[in-house]
Amino acid sequence: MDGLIAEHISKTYAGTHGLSFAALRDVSIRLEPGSFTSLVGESGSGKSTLARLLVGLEAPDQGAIFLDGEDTSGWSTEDWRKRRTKLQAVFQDASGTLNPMRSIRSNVEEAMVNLTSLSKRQRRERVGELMELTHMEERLLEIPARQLSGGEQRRLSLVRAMSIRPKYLILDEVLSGLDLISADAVMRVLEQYHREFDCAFLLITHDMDSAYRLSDTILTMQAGQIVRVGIKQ
Ligand SMILES: Nc1ncnc2c1ncn2[C@@H]1O[C@H](COP(=O)(O)OP(=O)(O)OP(=O)(O)O)[C@@H](O)[C@H]1O
Repeated sequence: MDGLIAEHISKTYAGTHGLSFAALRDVSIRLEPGSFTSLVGESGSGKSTLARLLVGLEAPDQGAIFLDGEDTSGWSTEDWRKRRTKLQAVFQDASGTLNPMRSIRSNVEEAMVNLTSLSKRQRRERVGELMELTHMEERLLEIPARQLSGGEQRRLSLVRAMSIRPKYLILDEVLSGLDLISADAVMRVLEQYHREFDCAFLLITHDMDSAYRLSDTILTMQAGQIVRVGIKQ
């Protein structure tokens, strides 16, 4: 069955003094193709942990994750890499996805060369469109990632992820730290992208206004569990 689905997943980390800490406890979530889900909840409730598990950066201790019907249990980094054409993520700390020494253009170009079959001209056009959509000047593309602010890096990571036209896009706090105009521009991009390309989003945010504005479903996490499911009528 299509969708990005987690079934009864749990994740425990080793803590100090020999204590262990359950970051996720028996969490189930289903991202249907074309849906828009927001994940909210207090700091430390497990939102980023869930995002990392859903994109294969870490494995659950228990439970299973299915991507379009495929059981991801036991997948290698290479197995996940092959699915990056349909599953992309942007994390708050963009340095995990961008090579800091290389220009943004080369970062985006590398992803598109590896994960799409676009020609050079088509790649240039797509990047140009996305920069315009996100209200960013093209000159930023030529600057090494490390010289950009955290907010710029995050928006450019979003451009990189969207340039692949994934079917599932997981966004961890991409709006935080942006001024109101930039945050609004990013939200409009997400709305437009969602409408045009039928991409399923999981947006992790502390901002309830953007969660209400963008999503059809809002999941609230508390202490490693999903405690509330809100569905827009
Ligand atoms: N690699 C790790 N090792 C040990 N503990 C971890 C690790 N990753 C996360 N945790 C712990 O798991 C809990 C959940 O963290 P997580 O980052 O998922 O929360 P969050 O809801 O995303 O928080 P925030 O909104 O502040 O980003 C926290 O208590 C955190 O300290």
